[in-house]
Amino acid sequence: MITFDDVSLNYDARHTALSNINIHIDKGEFVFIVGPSGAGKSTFVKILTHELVPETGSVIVNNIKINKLKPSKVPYYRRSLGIVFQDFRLLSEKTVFENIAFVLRVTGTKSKDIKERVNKVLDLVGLRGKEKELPSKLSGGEQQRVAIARALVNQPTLLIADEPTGNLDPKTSEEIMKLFTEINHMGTTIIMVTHNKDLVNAMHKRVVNIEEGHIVNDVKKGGYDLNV
Ligand SMILES: Nc1ncnc2c1ncn2[C@@H]1O[C@H](COP(=O)(O)OP(=O)(O)OP(=O)(O)O)[C@@H](O)[C@H]1O
Repeated sequence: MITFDDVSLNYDARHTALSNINIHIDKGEFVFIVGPSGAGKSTFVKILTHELVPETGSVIVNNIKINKLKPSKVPYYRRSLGIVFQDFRLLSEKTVFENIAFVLRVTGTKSKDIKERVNKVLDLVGLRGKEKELPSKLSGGEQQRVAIARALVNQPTLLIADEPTGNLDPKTSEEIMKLFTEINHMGTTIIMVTHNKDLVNAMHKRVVNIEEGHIVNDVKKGGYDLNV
């Protein structure tokens, strides 16, 4: 599903963010990306979301060579991904329902289909009954669930999460991880960047450790620290 072949990216002459990255991720995998601050994790994610395009190497996602994507195809490619951020990024003046429906409205989906699909993801994230609320009336964990529902409403095959539990307490973080596990079991590939050692150690999933722009470890059922 994802192949990085000898990918390097420099922000400028002094900042090499990623060097010669080679990695393959299969459909249905759950992969944690860990490493110290400034290691290159967000850069890795931004390449996947096509916010950044590497100077060298090739990146293939769902059979599309995204480092050669035509600008006109970028919005279409992005809509094939689900993306979740640390700071939720909900539209504060729109209800829960409208936040989730937004992308479907933009792409001209029929009202009846929107209702069906939004309700389905609200059920999945456990937020039925909250659809008329504004995000400010929800807890952090609930806001992140709305963001996850929004990411899933287009039925992406790949969900990318950059520090999704960074603003949440430990119990809420665990609940979000249960939801991710459920989503993964439904077939969605998940790539999650995190500094949360306890969550990574509890999950026993693939752990890719990036340091100073290099993959220094990649373990199938790994833990947060090297060689665990
Ligand atoms: N816009 C930018 N311009 C120049 N250098 C940048 C830019 N963004 C990131 N960098 C540098 O690239 C390297 C990798 O940054 P990146 O944000 O990918 O790290 P990270 O592993 O996600 O860190 P964190 O865990 O703190 O979020 C760092 O040395 C950083 O200072």
